[in-house]
Amino acid sequence: MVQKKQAAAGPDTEPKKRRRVGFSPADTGVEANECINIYLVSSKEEVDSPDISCVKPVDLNDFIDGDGKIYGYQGLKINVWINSISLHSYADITYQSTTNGEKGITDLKSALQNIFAETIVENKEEFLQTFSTQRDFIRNMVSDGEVMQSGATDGSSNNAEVVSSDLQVIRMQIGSPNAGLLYSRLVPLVLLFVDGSNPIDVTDPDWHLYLLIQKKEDKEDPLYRIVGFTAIYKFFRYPDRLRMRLSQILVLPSFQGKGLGTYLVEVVNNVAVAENVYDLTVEEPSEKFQHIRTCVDINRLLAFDPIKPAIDSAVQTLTKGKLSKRAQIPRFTPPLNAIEKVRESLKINKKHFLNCWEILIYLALDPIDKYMEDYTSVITNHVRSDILGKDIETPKKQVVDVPSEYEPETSFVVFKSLNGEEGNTNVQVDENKPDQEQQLKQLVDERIREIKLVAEKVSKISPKA
Ligand SMILES: CC(=O)SCCNC(=O)CCNC(=O)[C@H](O)C(C)(C)COP(=O)(O)OP(=O)(O)OC[C@H]1O[C@@H](n2cnc3c(N)ncnc32)[C@H](O)[C@@H]1OP(=O)(O)O
Repeated sequence: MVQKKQAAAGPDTEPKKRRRVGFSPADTGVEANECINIYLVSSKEEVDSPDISCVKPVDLNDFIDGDGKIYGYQGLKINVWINSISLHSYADITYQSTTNGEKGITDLKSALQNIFAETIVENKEEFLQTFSTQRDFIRNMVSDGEVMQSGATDGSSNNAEVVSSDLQVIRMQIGSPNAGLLYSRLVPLVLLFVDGSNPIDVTDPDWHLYLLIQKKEDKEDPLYRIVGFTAIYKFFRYPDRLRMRLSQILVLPSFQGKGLGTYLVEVVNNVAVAENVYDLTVEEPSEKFQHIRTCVDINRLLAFDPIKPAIDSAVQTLTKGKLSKRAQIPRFTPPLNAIEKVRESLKINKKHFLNCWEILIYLALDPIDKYMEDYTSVITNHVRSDILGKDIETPKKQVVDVPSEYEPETSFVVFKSLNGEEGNTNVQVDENKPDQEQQLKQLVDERIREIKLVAEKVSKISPKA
């Protein structure tokens, strides 16, 4: 796995005479992000092939103990190959020399094990063999899983670029035979590509994996490969319902942007509806995932007739007069019965529905340019009350910056209020007002940008929207 290479000596690199000094220069280390390249490959021919480009992980520095740097090597280069069929990996490590300086020599083996654990294979030949010996790993692992979807969904897999007839979504309860082993091989991918994620607890049977499998006809037996997956937690809601929480979702880098994330979300939505859970929520969605999820849900909401009268009524109020001139702008939230119907029928929870509601109104305003000023006042109103709402809900403790001769970041006091009035501090301190207005405007601009992005996307997919 480790090879020591001589420094390349070309015509321009004629060895120059160097003055010998009694000490070596300080070792500043090299960032893991700079010296490690990751490649996802599905055949042994792809290993070392110049045609295969490396994929971009979240942040490799996080996996190196200390400051994220590797010390003690000159000319270090680590190429990690991940077999996307068997999920084994192999690290090809090369460097010119090592120096045992002040920071020592980083133990590369244990650093790589922090990420790849037991999936890493020491010997290259052995790794190359996994393409044939473990060819049916995924097929064997999912053989007792439950097929939740085969081929296209009823929804908008009009998006998917990969032929949907090759796709299957298979569900496995984490406690079932094979699911734990399969997930343990997926963990390196989770760590590498899902920002801020932690492995799920494979001893908790309430976790389910939804595996997005591509089944390719190949010689006599089809070849199964994982192109994505999501981990969903099913938990109890008093008195007699279950809720689903999507906690991790990954589409492998080379398959991203082809509609597969959308496809997986559609399948999970269908399961939530079919199993009549209380609702489906998402744990800390990334901005990109939130966008995809919102696009999917807007399409579902546009086709959901029971909320149409409520949208029409909100649009009527908004288009009646100059809202932005009014002293008090009404809050454009959906009626409670609409919130309830959407949760019960589509399994969309209230918080996410409120986000979608703003977009539904935007889409219904025609022509939007005529009403944009009023619409922006509505969004400003929502953003402002979101901020105030959050402040009011915070515990009765707050951190206040105080003038100090010390480091500004370390100078603050925490005080506890007895009556909880601190919630409004942000809006009461007049000195900060211009600053607050500026921040509010930024948040509103950001929100309008998100709304427009979803609206454009949805209109492109279903131009009638
Ligand atoms: C709870 C959590 O886990 S949050 C963390 C989410 N996970 C991650 O961030 C891990 C890394 N990222 C990923 O795994 C994936 O990118 C996901 C899961 C976020 C999304 O999956 P993808 O398959 O890439 O999404 P999908 O292809 O459906 O949509 C992404 C974009 O591709 C576009 N797209 C969809 N189909 C096509 C197509 N046929 N051709 C070109 N582009 C397409 C979509 O329009 C969308 O673009 P948009 O952002 O402009 O709307």
